[in-house]
Amino acid sequence: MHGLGNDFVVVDAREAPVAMDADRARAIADRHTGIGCDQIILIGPGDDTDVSMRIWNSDGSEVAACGNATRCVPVLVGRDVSIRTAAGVLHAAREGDGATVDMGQPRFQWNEIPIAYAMDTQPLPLAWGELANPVAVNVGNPHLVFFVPDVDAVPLEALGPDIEYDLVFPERTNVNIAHVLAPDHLVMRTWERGAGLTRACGTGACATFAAGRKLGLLAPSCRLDLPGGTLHLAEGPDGQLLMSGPATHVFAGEAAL
Ligand SMILES: N[C@H](CCC[C@H](N)C(=O)O)C(=O)O
Repeated sequence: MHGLGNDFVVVDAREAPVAMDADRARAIADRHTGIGCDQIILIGPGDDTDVSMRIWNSDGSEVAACGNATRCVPVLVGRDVSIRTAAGVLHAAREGDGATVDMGQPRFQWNEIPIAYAMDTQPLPLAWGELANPVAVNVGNPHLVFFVPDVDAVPLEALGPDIEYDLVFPERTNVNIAHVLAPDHLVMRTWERGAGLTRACGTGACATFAAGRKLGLLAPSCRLDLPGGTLHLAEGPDGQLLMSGPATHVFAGEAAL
């Protein structure tokens, strides 16, 4: 499945458990010797929710949130669902050719990102080459958001890994660059922790919207253009992030994993 070209191998383990670990995730994700994807998504039965979801990046790292994949779950299951993740319970509802997901409230404190020591996060007093003073925000996973005049002029493939692996981020970080065209419209790109440049990053869109709202740059409802397409973000009554966008089922079948 994919969400705006951010692609996944989704393993439906609701009927029978499937073992997954870093090595197996890397092997599946390999685009030359495996099936090929940005993330591996393991769907299991839920205890107090309809289903559970675990997420591995293509580098084998297990993480707690994946926005685009969360929209794929109600499409796969065929109905609205509550989803237990390592970052908490999410609710995803079918909508048009995809879904709307309540991704919860963003967190901005240095130790919630996490960052290795106390510092301001709105913005961080740090710079990497031409990228400086990002907003740090956690939306179930760690993100930096840099607002820039031209997203296509930034060498993200060079700066992304330097920032991702900077020791100031004990759990590494996702890296987003965004240009605000209007209070209700921005364009963005993402270097993903554990996956690199992707066509779209759902949590990146959530983080960028939350950062823009925090800085007073964005309206409570916004259209975000990513390389793979457009997501819509809105702020709920309790400040929660409501993300809407497509989720596409490409192929289903048995595979010797
Ligand atoms: N690379 C992210 C996980 C996948 C996020 C992205 N695929 C999304 O749609 O949110 C991380 O390590 O936190």
